[in-house]
Amino acid sequence: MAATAQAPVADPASVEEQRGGGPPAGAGGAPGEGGRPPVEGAGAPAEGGQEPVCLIVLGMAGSGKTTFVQRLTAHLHSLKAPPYVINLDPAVHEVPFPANIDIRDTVNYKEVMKQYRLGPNGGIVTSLNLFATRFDQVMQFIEKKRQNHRYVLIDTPGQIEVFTWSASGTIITEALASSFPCVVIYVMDTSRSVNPVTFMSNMLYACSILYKTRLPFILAMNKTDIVDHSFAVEWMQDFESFQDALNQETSYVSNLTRSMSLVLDEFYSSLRVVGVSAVTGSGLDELLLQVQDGAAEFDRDYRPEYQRLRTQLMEAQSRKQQEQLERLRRDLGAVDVSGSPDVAMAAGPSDLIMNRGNPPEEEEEEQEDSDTDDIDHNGEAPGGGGGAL
Ligand SMILES: Nc1nc2c(ncn2[C@@H]2O[C@H](COP(=O)(O)OP(=O)(O)OP(=O)(O)O)[C@@H](O)[C@H]2O)c(=O)[nH]1
Repeated sequence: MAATAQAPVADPASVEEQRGGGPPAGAGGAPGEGGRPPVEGAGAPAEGGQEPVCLIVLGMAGSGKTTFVQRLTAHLHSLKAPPYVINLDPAVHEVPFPANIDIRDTVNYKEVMKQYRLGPNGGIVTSLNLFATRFDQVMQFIEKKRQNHRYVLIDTPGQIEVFTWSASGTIITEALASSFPCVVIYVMDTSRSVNPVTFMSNMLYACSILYKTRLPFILAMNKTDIVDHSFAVEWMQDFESFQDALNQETSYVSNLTRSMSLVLDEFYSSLRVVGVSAVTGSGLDELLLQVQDGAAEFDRDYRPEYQRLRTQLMEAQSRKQQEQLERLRRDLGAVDVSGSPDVAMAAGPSDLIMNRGNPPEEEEEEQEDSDTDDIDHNGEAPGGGGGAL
């Protein structure tokens, strides 16, 4: 492996194929193994024509997203329904589940920080932006594997705002939702929400994400092995009991929290809530039932909107290609390019990323010396294109 990695971005196409996404340690076994009954219909791989459901896992730093994805992956393997797993956190040290696509294979986060002179958070945002510009390739991989997977699990960066309030997060979410049913799973640290003010902050964040993503939403109250989530459910169902808990708070913020709880009443009424433990695996069967319900809601209420978005995108894309072709025609004068659509495709936005921080003359030398040398680059992109950026 080369020690000097200069190219911060590689091609997802060159790295996905060698990732088998095999079962995690201890994940095999018969359906329902480990004392949990299988969820009817929830575990089976996607059948002919059936689409995988994308589960976008969001949550505050430390809420347990990665552990949750790891546990759910193992659980689905035990139900003989291995999910397609994507890691979108470029800064994570270790991914404890078998990721089919790992942003770290494509974007060198440390190199991005160095080349763009960014701090850790800026590095994460820029890495995700770079990755988002190549997300069309990720979509092709998911399309290719759609028959084999009932679920696509997506772990997101620790800093929640990097995904939820960034352009790249929107691009990724809309790309997924334009092709597949999507459900957001908001992981909350229940043990850190026993204080009513903290609980309310978490709920406000969850509510803002619901409105931002415009997707079916499940609140996964995690870490129920530490504290049962029934207190939180009670607070959501019974306004008085939340007020009682608040009365013990004397700070100014408790007044604000009291007012906010009235605002959130409607949000609570339509919310899917499941108590889970990413450590013990409890609650995952119920979660899968809620996911089915969320996917049905997507089909009913959200799909028409995303299909309209998809048609718009495709029209815009084909208009852009036409414009590029026209421009080429004008530039080349008499040369006939009408039979070579590839030429028009050659100057896509991907090439801009390729060149940012990687001058063309350096690029050839560095491809041999890249940080991703240890990754098999022989894998072909679904469309036939491959190679590192
Ligand atoms: N007891 C208990 N601990 C948990 C559970 N889920 C996660 N943890 C612990 O919580 C800590 C954070 O978990 P992570 O999975 O890294 O959380 P994360 O949200 O991915 O963290 P970031 O990547 O920093 O956002 C780890 O120490 C986990 O072991 C749970 O269900 N029960």
